[in-house]
Amino acid sequence: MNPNVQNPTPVLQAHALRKRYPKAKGWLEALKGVSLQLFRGEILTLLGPNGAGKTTLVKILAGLVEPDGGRVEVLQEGKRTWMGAVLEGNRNLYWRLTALENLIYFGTLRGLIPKEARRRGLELLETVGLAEKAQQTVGTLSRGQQQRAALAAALVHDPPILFLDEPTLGVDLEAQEAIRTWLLRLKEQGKAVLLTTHQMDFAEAVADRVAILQEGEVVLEGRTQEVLEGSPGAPYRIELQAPLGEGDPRLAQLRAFEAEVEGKVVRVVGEETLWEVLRILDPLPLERVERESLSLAGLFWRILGERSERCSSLPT
Ligand SMILES: Nc1ncnc2c1ncn2[C@@H]1O[C@H](COP(=O)(O)OP(=O)(O)OP(=O)(O)O)[C@@H](O)[C@H]1O
Repeated sequence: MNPNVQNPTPVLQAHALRKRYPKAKGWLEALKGVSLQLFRGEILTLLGPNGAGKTTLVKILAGLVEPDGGRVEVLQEGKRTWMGAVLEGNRNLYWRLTALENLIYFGTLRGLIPKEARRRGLELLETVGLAEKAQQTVGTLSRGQQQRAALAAALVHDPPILFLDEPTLGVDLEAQEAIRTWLLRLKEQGKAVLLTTHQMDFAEAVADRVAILQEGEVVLEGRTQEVLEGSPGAPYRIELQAPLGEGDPRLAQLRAFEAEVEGKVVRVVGEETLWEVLRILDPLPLERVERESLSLAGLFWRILGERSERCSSLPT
C-alpha cells in the first residue's frame, strides 16, 4: 500500500524537531531539526547508529520529552494519550504486578473501564502467547516474555498510533517472528507504527518506509523498495552466456574497474563503469543486464560510510 496515495493526510507530523542535552562542556545536539510524517496503515522504521537520536525522537513524538524547538502534530481523533509506546524494552511495566494486572492498570489509565481493560488484557495475552503467564508477576517472566507483555500493554487501549523502540531487543527468533507477524497485522488494521531497530533484516521485512538518522539528522528517507532499488550504490549485474576462462585477458581489465567476477556473473557499481565494462566484454554474448537491489544493511553502511568520509574530508 502506498500511504501517500491512499492516505494523503498523515496521522502524525513532526516539524523541525530540535533537542539538546547539557554535557561537560556546552551542549550535545541530539536532534538538529528533524521532520517526518507518519501515515495510517504503515510501518515507518527509524534506523541509525548508537547515539543517532532515535530514542530521543520517539520520546518526543510520544509526548514524553519536550523538544527545544519544532512541534509535533497529531492529526487523528484523540490526543497523545491515544498513542501506544514500548520504550526502553521491558522497563515500561510494573515488575511486582502480574502481566494481567499491568494490562488492566494501563488500560484503565488510558480510559477503559476496568471490565473492558480486563477483557482486552486477556485477549492480548492470548495473542502474544502469554495466556498461561497472565497471573505471574512480570519480574519472574523471561526477557522475551516481558517484551511481549510490554507490547500487549502498549496496545491494550487500542491506539491508532504505536511507537516501538527496539521491540525485538533480546528476544529469540521465534518471538521475533511472532512480533513481525503481529506488526503486519496491526498495519493491516490501519494502525500507524513507528519503530526503531538495529536489526536490518527485521526492518527490511516489515518497513514500508525507512528513515536513517545520523548525528541528529535524517540523512535518508523513503519507501523501502524505492530507496533500495534507486540507491546509487545498487550494483548492475551482467550475466554472460558462458563464464570467462581463467586466462582471459579481460579479467584484469574488469578488475581495474573494480568489477566483481563470479562465474558467468559480473557485478559493477555506477553507470559509467557499467558502460566501460560492457565495452570490455563486447562481443561476448550476454544473457541479461539488470540492476540489483541493495539490502537495507548494505544501504545503511554505504550511507554512513559516505557521510563519515565526507565529514573527515572537511577542513577542520
Ligand atoms: N537525558 C540525556 N542527557 C544527556 N544526554 C542524553 C540524554 N538522552 C540522550 N542523550 C544523548 O543524546 C544522544 C542521542 O541519544 P539517543 O538515546 O536518542 O540515541 P539512539 O539513536 O536511540 O541510540 P541507541 O541506538 O544507542 O539506542 C546520545 O549522544 C546520548 O548520549
